[in-house]
Amino acid sequence: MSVCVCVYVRVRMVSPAIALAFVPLLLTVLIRYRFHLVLLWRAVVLRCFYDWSSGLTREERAFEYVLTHATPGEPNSILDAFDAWCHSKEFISHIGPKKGVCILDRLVLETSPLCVLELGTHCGYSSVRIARVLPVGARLITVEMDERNANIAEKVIRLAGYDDDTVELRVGVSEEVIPRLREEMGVDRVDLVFMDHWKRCYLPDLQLLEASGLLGRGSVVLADNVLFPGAPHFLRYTRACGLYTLRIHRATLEYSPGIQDGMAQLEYIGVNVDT
Ligand SMILES: C[S@@+](CC[C@H](N)C(=O)[O-])C[C@H]1O[C@@H](n2cnc3c(N)ncnc32)[C@H](O)[C@@H]1O
Repeated sequence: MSVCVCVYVRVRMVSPAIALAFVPLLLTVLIRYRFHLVLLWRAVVLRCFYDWSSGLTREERAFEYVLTHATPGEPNSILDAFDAWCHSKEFISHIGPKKGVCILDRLVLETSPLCVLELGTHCGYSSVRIARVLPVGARLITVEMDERNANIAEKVIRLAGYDDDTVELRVGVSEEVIPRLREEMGVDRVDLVFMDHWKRCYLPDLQLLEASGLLGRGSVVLADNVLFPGAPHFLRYTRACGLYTLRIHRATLEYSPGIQDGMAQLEYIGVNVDT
């Protein structure tokens, strides 16, 4: 009994001191990761709440907003409506306006690609971004594995005014679609690949594109979010294999100004410089 009392007294004496010692640590973590916590709140907690209360998916809610705030046939107004929704309502991992204008739009304009492959369509935001700056006669093939997202993306792309000849949406997993591009869609070469699907697929899909012979000298691959959440295996491979020149564009995560991210721009040089 006396031992119990002694332990109880010690615990009572020590615990406030331990608790106090953790306060600075807790504050440091909260301050340092405040933007990540806001992201967690917007992308997970709010999303679950609105999914439950609206009975719609986040993408369907965003699309409803776009329908009531954008002008059909005007791609920029569709992008603006998505951006407004993502800034003020919920988080969606579209490429967003900053990386969109400074990196993606600029690269499409600079390279004038005749065939663009996008992996990860989601709601069609980046597809519309790309389509509006494509040269005349060029085509964009965009691949999405989630049928509900693809359904919305199809409507968004057509709402923006692009027909199937300009933007073709393929529903399927990238690793199954890529090997069929040549045979089923008559693609000989992809001039620009925009990778924005699951990060773990970046490296196998890049190697699949190499093996399928779809990358030619000068083909450009742009991969989003290579620093956050990050694609370390992909970056390691592209640095080591000698098949690409690599440039990292540093930027902040879409709709989250405090989180550092980056996009990798690769140019296929076609020969292994180590050999
Ligand atoms: C980050 S979102 C794409 C955002 C879009 N590029 C934009 O900026 O508007 C990723 C999308 O990729 C899709 N995805 C993930 N892995 C995929 C795969 N292996 N093949 C096809 N789609 C995939 C997901 O279903 C999701 O809709």
